[in-house]
Amino acid sequence: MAASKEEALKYHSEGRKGKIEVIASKPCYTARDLSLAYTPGVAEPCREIEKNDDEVYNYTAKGNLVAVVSNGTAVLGLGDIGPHAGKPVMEGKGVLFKRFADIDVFDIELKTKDPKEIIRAVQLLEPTFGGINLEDIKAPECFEIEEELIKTMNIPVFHDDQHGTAIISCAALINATEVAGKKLKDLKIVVSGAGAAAISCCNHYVAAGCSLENIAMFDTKGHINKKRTDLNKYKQKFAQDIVYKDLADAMKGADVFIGLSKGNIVNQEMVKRMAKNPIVFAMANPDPEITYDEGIAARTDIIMATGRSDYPNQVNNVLGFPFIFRGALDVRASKINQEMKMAATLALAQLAKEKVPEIVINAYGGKEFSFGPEYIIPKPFDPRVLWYVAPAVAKAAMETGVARKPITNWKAYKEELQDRLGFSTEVTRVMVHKAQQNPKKIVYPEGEEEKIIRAAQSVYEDKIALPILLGNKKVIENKIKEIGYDLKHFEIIDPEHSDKSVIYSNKFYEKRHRKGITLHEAHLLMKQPNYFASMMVEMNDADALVGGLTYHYPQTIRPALQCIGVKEGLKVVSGMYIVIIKRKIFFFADTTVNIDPTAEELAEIAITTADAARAFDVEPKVAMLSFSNFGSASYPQSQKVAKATQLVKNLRPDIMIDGEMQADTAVVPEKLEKEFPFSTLKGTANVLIFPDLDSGNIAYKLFQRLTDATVIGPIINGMKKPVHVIQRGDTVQDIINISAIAVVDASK
Ligand SMILES: NC(=O)C1=CN([C@@H]2O[C@H](COP(=O)(O)OP(=O)(O)OC[C@H]3O[C@@H](n4cnc5c(N)ncnc54)[C@H](OP(=O)(O)O)[C@@H]3O)[C@@H](O)[C@H]2O)C=CC1
Ligand SMILES: CC(=O)C(=O)O
Ligand SMILES: [Mg+2]
Repeated sequence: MAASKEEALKYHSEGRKGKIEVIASKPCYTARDLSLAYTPGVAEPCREIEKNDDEVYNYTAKGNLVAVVSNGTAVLGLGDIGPHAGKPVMEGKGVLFKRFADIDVFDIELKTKDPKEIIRAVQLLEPTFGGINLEDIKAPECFEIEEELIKTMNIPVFHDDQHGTAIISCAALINATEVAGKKLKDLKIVVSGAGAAAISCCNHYVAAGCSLENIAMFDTKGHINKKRTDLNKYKQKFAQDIVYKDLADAMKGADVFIGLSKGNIVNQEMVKRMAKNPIVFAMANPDPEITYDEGIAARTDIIMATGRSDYPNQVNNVLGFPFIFRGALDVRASKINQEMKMAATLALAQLAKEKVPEIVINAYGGKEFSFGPEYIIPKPFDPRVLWYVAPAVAKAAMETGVARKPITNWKAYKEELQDRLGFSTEVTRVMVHKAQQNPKKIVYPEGEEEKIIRAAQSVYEDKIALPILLGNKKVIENKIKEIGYDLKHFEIIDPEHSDKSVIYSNKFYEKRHRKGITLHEAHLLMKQPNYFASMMVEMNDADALVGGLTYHYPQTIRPALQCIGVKEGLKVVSGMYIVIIKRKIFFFADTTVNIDPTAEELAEIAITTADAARAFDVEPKVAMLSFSNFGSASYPQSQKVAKATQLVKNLRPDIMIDGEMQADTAVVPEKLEKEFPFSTLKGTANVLIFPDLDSGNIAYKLFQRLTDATVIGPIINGMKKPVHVIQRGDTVQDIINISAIAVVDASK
């Protein structure tokens, strides 16, 4: 939803001013780091690059660094507000480059309106950057500037307002035309604006199949026609023989209105006079030529888009520049040519027709959408845009001979792109891949919950597991139908009326009759989905249980412990969190179950957590944490940790472990190496075992709340059969992730 003025100002001024900071990608904590980052070590890459210029891409950030360059002469639809006032927008573009495509940006605001000065300034920047994104420079100067830079520079130069807008709006136009049941070549198009965005969009529409002679373009002086003598060469191309009195006149019977000018210059009457199924793209920012609400109210058959994120169909270049540069940088393209732009257009248009995955629906408030008048273009938060558009651009660059570093393994490239959106996705992908190799039956006790149904659908679709939903059959079926899923994808069981209930309660009675349970109580308990689900797993009618969305933690774990119990040879189950920070993965335990474990229990927790890390393809390096370093403060608490460490060393010599040690000793290898060279733990620990629940629980929650770490869990280790607990507030994606983990656990 649109933010208030106060919120927007606070967002920009609060804390560190503005929206960006520069972060070092290599450590610089020790004297050794200093000698590598700076002199003398830094001289080595200098020498290599001096010998071979191309090595600059291997030893510096150039290959992933883009300059967003502006002089502030056409900032959004705010006009010529100058380089300072334009800086928030340029910083914003930097944020989007990073967020959507992991590209680093320096925003560069130039204090000049002279195209020659801009050209020279940008040319001189070539050694620093892998690409140049020109932004919010007004027409017609922007055309001359871009043309000259493309001609003289050896890295991609791309004026986003021209080509980004052209690519996105053309993709939307192709799809809107299909929805309207029309043909591109027949469209009568009226365009308000004859600047950077409008001229480039119209050129691109013509390249896609629209007819030049069907385009009526307007600037501040009115209709662009052959009678006018004030037109620059870019506008002249669109000069028509016919003369329209004004915009309203041209819009009579028009199929398409394209707004790339100024807010609030189109009224409902003008829209009412357009042809059947009119296409209206009012793209001026921040205020469109006509608001979405007004457009929709004027015509029921309208296909409407704006540049804004708070309405359906956001046609905004944010869907383009991050992904187009990603593809261009990854093949080290020397330019972004027409073929690459058209490839991006077609990839976007195609993506809008694909089924929208749960992860996207969830990011947009859980509302279903599919190809049609209200969804003609993918959403910016759809992660698939990255791996649809970037490879299409890279391929086109290779096919047209502008790629200097071709891609050979497209599958690996797609995975690399997916990883760019976060290491956490990489970790969960390992689990999903593993689960897909051997899908299992998962029972979800909270089968009436919409989030569970959505997660179950994804789990089924992605072949991770076969979902079983527990709950009232009618309620679940109605919800599934309401969402629009196929009932066949789900097995639904109502514990209140299941034939299995008697078998399960008898078995439960058998297990618990010496623990105070009567047969009658067992019957009653089996009507509860949590008990029923646990018995399903115990009796092998399901392979794993995933529950806890609406319960307190013990309400899920207690029935599981009573029905299934702890793994043979173990005394305790424990809770683990995966904490991913700065692309490093850590396993924290115990974070959720054992309040004050004994040394023996702590040893068990260390072993099960180390084994769980292996399931994620991570070789465990275990640190047994304490306030003491190897006997430096000998108290019962630290002695317990030292004893547990010794027990693990005896029981499992295959596990690299040491302790007791303080947390910084565990994660700063220089400290460990220098102060405790005898340690059997080498390098940075990745499995952190906390001495008690206080410390484990506090630590993960602080990471979750105070850092930008991704925290996944809890993951229950040590149960005889897989039971995994989700939490109130978990997203559909969280449930899918835990389901994949449960399947892998069931395959062990
Ligand atoms: N949704 C999106 O992704 C994008 C939207 N835009 C929007 O498009 C608009 C133009 O940007 P850009 O092309 O970069 O800027 P330019 O300054 O290059 O062009 C502005 C154009 O709009 C024309 N114009 C201004 N007011 C009117 C009016 N009342 N009636 C008709 N034409 C008018 C100008 O006419 P003249 O030539 O006579 O000066 C000029 O041709 C902005 O609102 C911007 O926010 C831009 C890029 C991307
Ligand atoms: C979106 C954009 O780049 C603009 O409105 O200028
Ligand atoms: Mg812009």
